[in-house]
Amino acid sequence: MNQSKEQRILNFVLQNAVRGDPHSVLDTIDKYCSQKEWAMNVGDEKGKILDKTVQEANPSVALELGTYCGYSAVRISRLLKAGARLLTVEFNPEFAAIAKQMIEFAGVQDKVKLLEGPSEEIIPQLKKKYEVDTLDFVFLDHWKDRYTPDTILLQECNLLRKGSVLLADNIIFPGAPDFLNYVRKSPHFQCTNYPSHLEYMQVEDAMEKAVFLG
Ligand SMILES: O=C(NCCc1nnc(-c2ccc3[nH]cnc3c2)[nH]1)c1cc(-c2ccc(F)cc2)cc(O)c1O
Ligand SMILES: [Mg+2]
Repeated sequence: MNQSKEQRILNFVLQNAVRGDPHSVLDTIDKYCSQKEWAMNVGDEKGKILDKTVQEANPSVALELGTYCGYSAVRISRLLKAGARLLTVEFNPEFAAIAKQMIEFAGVQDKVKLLEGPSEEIIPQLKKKYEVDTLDFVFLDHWKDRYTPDTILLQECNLLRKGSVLLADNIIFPGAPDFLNYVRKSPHFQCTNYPSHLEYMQVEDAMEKAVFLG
């Protein structure tokens, strides 16, 4: 059976990146996806915005919604302090299997826990099953129509604290208009917009940071 695009990306990393070197894994994925096959990784331009936001937040516990091939899980976890951890949620078993291998090859598996399943099922389990008190940082990069319901669910499950940082990808393309409306109109969030471009393309995109005010 012929390989999936995600399997081809993983194979290219296994053959061309340096095992245990997250930076080389990120560079190799970006090289493949800009030169050979486009894929929905956050990419290097928006990745730099993600880096700055993670470094500013310096999270002990971070959550990512939408693992895909593991690019942003490697990107985030390489910046985490000793003892800090990233929980990343993926509901597509094929993507999860690729991401697991990508995370292990990059050598960040001790900082990353990959949770398989739909976000609406996993979020309510974070406190009891995954021993989370509150989340310091949340990266939203899953289905764009899930950003708003999952932001509401995070609040209902008391997983946000004063200062929790949410960062959402694809605010312009594919777009998350209801999320933008929700956080910008809510008195519980302080929002900042970061104009950028769609990964590997000259198409407008943006990221939105929403800091929870309690
Ligand atoms: O759909 C996207 N990302 C989502 C993947 C995902 N990976 N995992 C999930 C998940 C995970 C737990 C879930 N729980 C419930 N739904 C879930 C969905 N979703 C996406 C799409 C594009 C894109 C741009 C231009 C185009 F022409 C076509 C596409 C660009 C991007 O940067 C994206 O992030
Ligand atoms: Mg994205």
